[in-house]
Amino acid sequence: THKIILDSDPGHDDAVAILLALGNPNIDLLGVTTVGGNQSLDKVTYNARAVLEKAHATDVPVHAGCDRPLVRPLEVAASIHGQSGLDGVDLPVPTRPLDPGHAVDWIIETIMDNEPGTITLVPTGPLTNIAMAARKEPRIVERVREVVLMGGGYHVGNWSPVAEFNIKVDPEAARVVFNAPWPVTMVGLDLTHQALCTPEVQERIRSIGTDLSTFVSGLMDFFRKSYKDNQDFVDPPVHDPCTVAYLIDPDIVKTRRCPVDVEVKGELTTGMTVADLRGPEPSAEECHTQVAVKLDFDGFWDLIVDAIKRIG
Ligand SMILES: Nc1ccc([C@@H]2N[C@H](CO)[C@@H](O)[C@H]2O)cc1
Ligand SMILES: [Ca+2]
Repeated sequence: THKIILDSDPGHDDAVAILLALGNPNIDLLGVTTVGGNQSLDKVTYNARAVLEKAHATDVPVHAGCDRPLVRPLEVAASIHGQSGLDGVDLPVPTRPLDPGHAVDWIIETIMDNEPGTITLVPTGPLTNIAMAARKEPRIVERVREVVLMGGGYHVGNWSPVAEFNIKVDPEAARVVFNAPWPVTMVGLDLTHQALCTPEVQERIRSIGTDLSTFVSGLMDFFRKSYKDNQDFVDPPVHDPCTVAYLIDPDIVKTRRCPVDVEVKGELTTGMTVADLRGPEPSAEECHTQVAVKLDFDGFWDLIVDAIKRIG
């Protein structure tokens, strides 16, 4: 079992990542932390609490984190996720109060209170909280089992021609995270653009026939329209749960080990994750970063459908 902290900015696909983590028996979701990204911190925090409520997971703590990037102003993705950050569905009112204390402190405390090498960080939003945690308590870097993040892309961008939203919103934080000496798996757009919610997939989900499956299908309806209108995609790519799927079954996400760094100065390239794919693949001893390349599409959606069924 993987004990994970999901640092997120729900967000339609963040919501699916939360459900996959809740519904799969190989994942122990210790808590959800939130960061300003797809929408403001208050909105994404409310959304995280509402999604957990929807899944009857009121035993899972939610801690709010940084409301803006380290240096730059916050840029939200209202065009994709709407004004609430989770438009298109009716959300239950959360019954569990927001947990007190800052997400960065809770992340540090949780890692330091657990055995070394047992906690996996799964960031699916801008990396502000993760960078802050590594700076406030550098010892977490050697203690964390792995960082599996949704962000970046070695040949694809979505918030600029070459940069992905999570990285571009806070490139300074991303530079800190990619350069700290912990194992990093970058699940970028090259991979997540394969995780398309086709009409067939959406019908598989909807026909589970539960209140939750109807909710997820509603999320996909809105996401589909946003992606069609804004990015001319026929089907929406469901980015964030690809991180959790990799942890559940590494065969579902093929990776390639390579150096990765983040552009923070380029006039045209700020926020770009620059992967050095030249030459032979280095070993894990030589290189602490790897990028996700190929998705097992059927295996991925089987996990999502199974998780939704298990939650009930
Ligand atoms: N166009 C667009 C912008 C931001 C996101 C969010 N950022 C990441 C993909 O860029 C995901 O974590 C998702 O929540 C998705 C689509
Ligand atoms: Ca996200």
